[in-house]
Amino acid sequence: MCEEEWKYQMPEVSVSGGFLAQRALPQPLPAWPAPEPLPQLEVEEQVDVTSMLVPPKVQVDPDDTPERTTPVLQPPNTRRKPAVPLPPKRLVIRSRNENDGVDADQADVDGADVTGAHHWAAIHREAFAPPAPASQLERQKRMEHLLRRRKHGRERIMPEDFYRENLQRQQATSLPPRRRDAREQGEEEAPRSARGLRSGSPSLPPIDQAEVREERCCNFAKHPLLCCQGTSQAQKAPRHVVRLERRPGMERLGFGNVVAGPRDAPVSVNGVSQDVPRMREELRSQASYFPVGGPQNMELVIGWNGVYQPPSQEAGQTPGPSFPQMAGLISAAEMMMKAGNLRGGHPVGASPARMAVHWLLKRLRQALQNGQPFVVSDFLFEPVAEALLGQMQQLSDRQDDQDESGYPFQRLTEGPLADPPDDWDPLEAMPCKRVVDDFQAKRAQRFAFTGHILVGRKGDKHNAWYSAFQKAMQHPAVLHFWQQLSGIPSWVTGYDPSWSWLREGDFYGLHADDAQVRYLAVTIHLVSSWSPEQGGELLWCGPEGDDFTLQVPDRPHFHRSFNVSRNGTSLVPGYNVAVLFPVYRNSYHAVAPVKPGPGRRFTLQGWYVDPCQFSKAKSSCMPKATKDFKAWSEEMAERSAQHLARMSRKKMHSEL
Ligand SMILES: O=C(O)CCC(=O)C(=O)O
Ligand SMILES: [Fe+2]
Repeated sequence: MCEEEWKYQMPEVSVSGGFLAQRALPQPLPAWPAPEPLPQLEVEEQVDVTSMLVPPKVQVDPDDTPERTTPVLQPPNTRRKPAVPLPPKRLVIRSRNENDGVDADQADVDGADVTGAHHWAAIHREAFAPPAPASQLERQKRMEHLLRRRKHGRERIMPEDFYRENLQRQQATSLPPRRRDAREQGEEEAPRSARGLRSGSPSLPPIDQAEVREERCCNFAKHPLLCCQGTSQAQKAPRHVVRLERRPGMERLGFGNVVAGPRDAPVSVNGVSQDVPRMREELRSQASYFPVGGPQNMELVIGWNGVYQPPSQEAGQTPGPSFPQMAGLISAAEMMMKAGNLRGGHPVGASPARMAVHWLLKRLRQALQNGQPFVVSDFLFEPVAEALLGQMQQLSDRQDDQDESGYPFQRLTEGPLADPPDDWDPLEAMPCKRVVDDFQAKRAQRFAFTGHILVGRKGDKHNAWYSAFQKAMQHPAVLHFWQQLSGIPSWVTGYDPSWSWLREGDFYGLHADDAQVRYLAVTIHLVSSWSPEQGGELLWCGPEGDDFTLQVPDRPHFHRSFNVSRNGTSLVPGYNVAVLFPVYRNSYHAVAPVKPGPGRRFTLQGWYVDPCQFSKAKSSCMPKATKDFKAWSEEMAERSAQHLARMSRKKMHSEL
C-alpha cells in the first residue's frame, strides 16, 4: 500500500476513530497454505537451480530506465546467454580484524535488556574504523596494471580459479570429492559458464591470489552474493554485536554464517574465529555473540542462515521454507557446479536436505509463476529481522501519541469508511466472503484503513537500516534470484519498501497492490507476541477455481474487472514470516481489523517494481511501464487460470 494508491482510491479524507468488534474463534486455526508431504523427486521434476546461479553483471541504478528486451515470463534459459562468473569487481577491499573488541562487546551485551519470546538478539552499536578505501590514484594504478596484463595476455582467469579456494574448503567439510577437471590434468580449457557450458568469453587478466586475499572486503571471500557490497563509502561503519540466546524449543541459530564462510573469514563467534568446527560449537552454546555489519554491510548477512526448517505439519503453524536456506542452496550448488559435481543441473549425491530445498524452491517457483501466494518462514537473517524490528519499535514509540505531525510518519486515515467492518470472520470458513461483499457494496471508496502509518519510504534517509534493506533487495544477485524464481521481467530492478504499523481498529479492505507498476510483493510480518484473537490476519482472496468476476467500471485502476474467491485463506501474522505473491489483476487480498492485545502488528512490505517508479522522468517512462505491467498482469492471470484448471482436472481425476 502506499499514499499514491490511497489517493487513487479515497477521494475524501477525514479522521475517525476505530470500532472494535468481538469475534468467536473456531478451533483449530486454519493453516495457510496447507502443508503437503515432501514428494519423491524425479530428476526431471527438480527445480533447475542452475538457472538461478549466475550473478548478473549489472549494478542497478533505479534512475536508469533499463533496456527492455525480455518478454514477460520468458523461460529463464532463453533470456540471457550463459554468463561467466567474474572475479570480484571491486578490488579495493578492507579487512576487519575480527578479534577487536569482542570481549568488550560481550561485557556490554551482558548488561543488556533481555526480551523476546524465543531467542533474542541484543544489538550494540559500536563505531569501528575500517581502513579507508584506496584512493583514486591507487585504483587507477591498479586498473592500468590490470589493463597492461590483459593487453599482453600472459595468463587467463578460469572461473574455477575464482572459486577454488572456497571449493577446497567446502569439500574438506561437506561436499563429495570434486572431479578433476581438464585444467588440473594439464590442459588449457576455455572458461565454463555457471551452467557448466564452455563459453567463448574473452579471457580476463589474472589476479594475484595473495593480492586478493589481502584486499578481501568480504566475510565470505569471493562469494558472488555476499561480497564487496556496501563497504565502499563508509569511513566509519557502526558495528553490531548480536547476542543470540538459546531458549527451550528454539533450535535455530545462524550456523550458516559460519558453515558457509571460508575458514579464514573474519567472522567470529564468542571470540573464536578461523576454526569452523569450534565456531559451530560456540554457536550451539547457550548464548553466543557475533558481530554483524551495520546497515552498510547488511547484504553480507541478509538471507544467509542456512538452517533448513522442514515444513511444519501442525495445524495453525505456518509451513514454508527458509529463505536463507535458498540463498545457501544457491551458493552450495554453485560451488558444486564449479567443481563439476552437477550433472544435468542437479547435484550428484544430493543429500536429503538438499533435495528438500530443491523441492521448496520448486514449490515456491510454481506458486509465484502461477499467481499464487507463498509463505516463507524465517525469511530474513535473524539479526537483520531483529534490527529492522528494533527500528520500527523505536519509531513507533515516538508515534504513539496520536499526533499526526511527527516526522517521519505519515498517517493515512480514512473518513466515512474508517470504522472497521465488524463482521469479517477471517478465521471462519470462507473468510473472504464478507470482505468481497463489503468491497462490492462500497467499492467507490473501498480502500479502507485507519491510522495506517508508513515510514521509511524512498527519500526517508533517516533510517540507514531501511535503505540498507532496500539496497540488499536490489542487489543484482538477489534480484536475479527473484527474477529466476518468480519470472518477473529483467527490467524489474527496483525494490520499493515501506513499513506499516496497524493498530487497533486498522485494517485493509480488498485490494490487489496493482495501482502502481509492481510485480512481486514481499510482505514481511515482524509481529511478536501476537495471538489469533488479535485479528489482523492477512486474507488472500485471489481466485481459487470457483471464483467469480467482479466488474468495477468506476475503479480508478488498471483493471476494472477481476476475479476473486469468496473462500480465501487467512494467515495470522507472525514473526519474520514473508508472504510472497506476484502482483497482477487478481492478486486480491485484505487485512482483517486489528483487535486489542499485546504486540504491535508491523509489516515490512515491499514490491519489486519497474524502476520507472523511482525515476525523475517518471511521467515520460510511465506510459510504457504501465503498458508493460498490464501485459505482465494479463499473462499472470492467464497462467493462474491455466493452473487452476489443471488443479481442478487433477482433483476430478483423483475423485474418480
Ligand atoms: O500487512 C499486511 O499483512 C499486508 C499489507 C498489504 O497488503 C499492503 O501493504 O498492501
Ligand atoms: Fe496489499
